[in-house]
Amino acid sequence: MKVLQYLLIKPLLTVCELIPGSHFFVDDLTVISQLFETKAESLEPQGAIAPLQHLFSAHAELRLALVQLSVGASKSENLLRAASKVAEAAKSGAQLVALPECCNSPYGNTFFPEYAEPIPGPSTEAFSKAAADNCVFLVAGSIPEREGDKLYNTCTVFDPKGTLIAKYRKSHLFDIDVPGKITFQESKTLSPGNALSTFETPFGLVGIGICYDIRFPEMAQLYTRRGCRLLLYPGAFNMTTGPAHWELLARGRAVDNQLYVATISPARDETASYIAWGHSTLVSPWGEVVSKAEHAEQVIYADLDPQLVEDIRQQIPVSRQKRTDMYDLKDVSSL
Ligand SMILES: NC(=O)CCC(=O)C(=O)O
Repeated sequence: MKVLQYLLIKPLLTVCELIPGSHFFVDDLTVISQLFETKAESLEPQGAIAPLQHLFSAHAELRLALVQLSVGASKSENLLRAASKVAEAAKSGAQLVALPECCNSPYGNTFFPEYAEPIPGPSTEAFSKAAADNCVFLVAGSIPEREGDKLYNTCTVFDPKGTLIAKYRKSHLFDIDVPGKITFQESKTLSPGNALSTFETPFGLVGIGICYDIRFPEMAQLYTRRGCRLLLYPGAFNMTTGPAHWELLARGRAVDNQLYVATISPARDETASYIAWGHSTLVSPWGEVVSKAEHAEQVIYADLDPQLVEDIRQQIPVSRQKRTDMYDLKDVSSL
């Protein structure tokens, strides 16, 4: 019987792979599969259809914790503090814990070269241990990474065994000039990454961006086309753009793509040279703010429901309605 199921469903999946937005057919395929008294996931996910694994519906709810961490001048204290917050979140039932941008170092061009380290290195070893000790997926915010003579703003992700399962280098560097308010040029010290990065969880696929990346809707759309149900943006907006755009952008990306969006900021430190806005936030695929921190150190929680993502995508099927004859988005980044 399994061979028959496989023969019936495999061609459908192959066709789906060629159609943009095809992950919306996954539930249909799962239903077809269930008619044959099995689940789509049981069909050789590691075999011939492994490249399509992300198409299969995972229907597990996920408890997410966003750690709005106080980050100071001492790298070792930052790492210890992060580990204790991961433990606190795990004790409260979190299965996926996310830290903020620049979680082992103050944010700023003078700090990046001083705090930068290779990956793997001391910071990622501490993150790996925190993930394994607490048996959680850990999205370790970002750290300044050194590779050769280049520096990157890099996010690493660990599974509950502490294995590094994803690495993402910020693609859009924060270079802005708002006269009299804020001028910042990350490109003075950092180089941009050139690839998207996702990782699998029982809830579904998760995509990563870092801070300024959230301003680029095309990137979020590509993640959606790859099958993401959650986008995580460790970020450190500031006191000018934070109140104006932080929540607006998170809600925009969530509504555009009908998925959960989380932004994770460091806690505000009024004495720092760059003052972070705080307000780590989780937005639902309907565009509603589900949970939001103030500006002090705080861990916020939310339970994510994959069915809500699928329901909203069925109800308002914008992904299937795109006029790709009028416009299109090309995914040219490396996998
Ligand atoms: N660290 C960043 O990328 C800051 C981005 C930001 O503040 C913005 O307005 O965008």
